[in-house]
Amino acid sequence: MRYAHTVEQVRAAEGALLARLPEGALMQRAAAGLAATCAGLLAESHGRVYGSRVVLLVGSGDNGGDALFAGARLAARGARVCAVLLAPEQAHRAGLAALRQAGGVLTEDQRDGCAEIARADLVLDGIVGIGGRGGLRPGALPYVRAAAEADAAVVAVDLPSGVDADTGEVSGEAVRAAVTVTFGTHKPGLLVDPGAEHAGVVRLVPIGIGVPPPAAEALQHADVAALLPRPTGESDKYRRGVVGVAAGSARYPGAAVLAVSAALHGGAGAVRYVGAAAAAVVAAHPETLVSEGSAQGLKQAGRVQAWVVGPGLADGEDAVRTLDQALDAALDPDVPLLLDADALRLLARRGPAPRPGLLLTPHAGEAVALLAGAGVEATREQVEAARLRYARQLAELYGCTVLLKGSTTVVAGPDPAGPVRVNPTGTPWLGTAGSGDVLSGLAGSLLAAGLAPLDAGSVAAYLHGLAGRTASLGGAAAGAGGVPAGVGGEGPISASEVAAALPAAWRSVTDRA
Ligand SMILES: NC(=O)C1=CN([C@@H]2O[C@H](COP(=O)(O)OP(=O)(O)OC[C@H]3O[C@@H](n4cnc5c(N)ncnc54)[C@H](O)[C@@H]3O)[C@@H](O)[C@H]2O)[C@@H](O)CC1
Ligand SMILES: Nc1ncnc2c1ncn2[C@@H]1O[C@H](COP(=O)(O)OP(=O)(O)O)[C@@H](O)[C@H]1O
Ligand SMILES: [K+]
Repeated sequence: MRYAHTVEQVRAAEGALLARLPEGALMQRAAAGLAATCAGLLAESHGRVYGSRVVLLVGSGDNGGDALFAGARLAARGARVCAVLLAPEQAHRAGLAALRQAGGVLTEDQRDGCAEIARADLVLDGIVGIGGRGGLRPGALPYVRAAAEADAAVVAVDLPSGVDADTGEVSGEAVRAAVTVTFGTHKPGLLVDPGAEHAGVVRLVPIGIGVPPPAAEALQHADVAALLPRPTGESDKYRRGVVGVAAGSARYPGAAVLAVSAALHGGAGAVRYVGAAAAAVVAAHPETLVSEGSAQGLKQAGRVQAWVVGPGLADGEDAVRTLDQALDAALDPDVPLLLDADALRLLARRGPAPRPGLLLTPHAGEAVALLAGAGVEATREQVEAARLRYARQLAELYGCTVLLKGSTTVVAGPDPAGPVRVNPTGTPWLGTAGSGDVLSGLAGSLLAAGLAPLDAGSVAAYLHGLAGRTASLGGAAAGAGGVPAGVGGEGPISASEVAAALPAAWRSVTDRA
């Protein structure tokens, strides 16, 4: 698991350690790790550290201090290091002295600074770290823009300046880094877009701080492998779980086919289908159980261990009746229920209907409708800019688990003290019609197999992201989580291909565990 902590948590943890250590010791640990990463990058790009050109962007706080001490270490190895001081009066005194002593130079002149950046091999962003508030200030913008235009690799110290450490929000412009070297623990803003997209590859330098339970966490291959259901000698299709899918309509039969397809690949022993697209479902997936009398609804469908309700239901009378049945207390409240797509729009019209085992899987547009249904106004853009906050708020308002889809998918449980799961896998190519139907079928299958809603949602998002990458790479199994999206070799995919790639994604996780 990759854990992330808020600024408040980091400050408290650092405070405890600072009191025990000699002055400056913590910063030296941070600077040593930072310099080691920079040296590695310089060796790759320049062949060696000696003679390479390094520019430090130095703000007024300890983040600038880290950059200066790391710069001093690189200068001691022969790099030509220039520190650009954004707030010369407040720059870290000891850090400045160390850099000067190691042969580094300083400038406060904007033109000089930008010219240095233009010919640098490496730029270190030490403008602000966890002490940053609001967006970048105007004085920093020329340097940040020069760094974006230069060939230099940009390394963010602790986090890219301009990214909110707790939420990943970016107001205005922010540094775009190739690598972020973060200290002690991850910060939630490094895991979730738009912050994650600015952070590039994130490397964690342990500095020995002890941390409380995390505010956010991201599953890794081993966590997913441990959560995936595995049949045993005693398993049969009923013990492995039956997932019920109530989806599709005369207008949208394909949504039912896709949800069923993913449910069949999600670990449950059998899939029962209820709805108007039975013919299309059975034609595509003859193994689906379409039980007698299913036209009358969910209650007559026979035993299921989890329901998936909503994809392609449209918003006619049938859809309303289906949601009524799904929410009906007489439907076993011990059976988990996943609501997606049209069911979410219908739920929003009624407002919160808390129920045990409820998992909602909105995209940002559906999240806006759900928020409105609970009396909270927000725009799609606001939700996309602050996913962690809105996922938590929805989970609290609706008293259930909420999986908010998008460029970073996040899953929040109903306990506001619990961590939000942030999904590290995926590709922008997943933004294709029907891909959400695949996700909900898969998550429903994992619910039926016995996973708790938070686990089912986050494991489904993880596999869905891997399957999307695998399909997008033309079938080659995608790498581990955290791979930045949009890397070479990817191409367009259809939702059916994502569903077809699920077994390969599953195997890539269990093979490596
Ligand atoms: N506290 C510790 O024990 C450690 C801290 N470390 C480093 O220290 C950093 C935190 O240092 P600080 O608390 O000094 O805070 P920062 O260095 O993040 O920034 C604080 C300073 O930036 C100014 N500032 C705030 N928002 C700004 C903005 N938008 N634009 C420009 N300036 C802005 C503030 O006025 C303040 O002077 C961490 O991110 C990390 O890099 C590391 O050395 C590890 C140990
Ligand atoms: N830019 C992106 N990067 C990564 N994943 C994305 C991106 N855009 C969309 N997705 C994923 O694609 C899926 C789209 O689901 P959804 O919006 O419900 O589409 P549909 O309703 O057509 O099925 C979600 O799993 C979402 O997380
Ligand atoms: K920074």
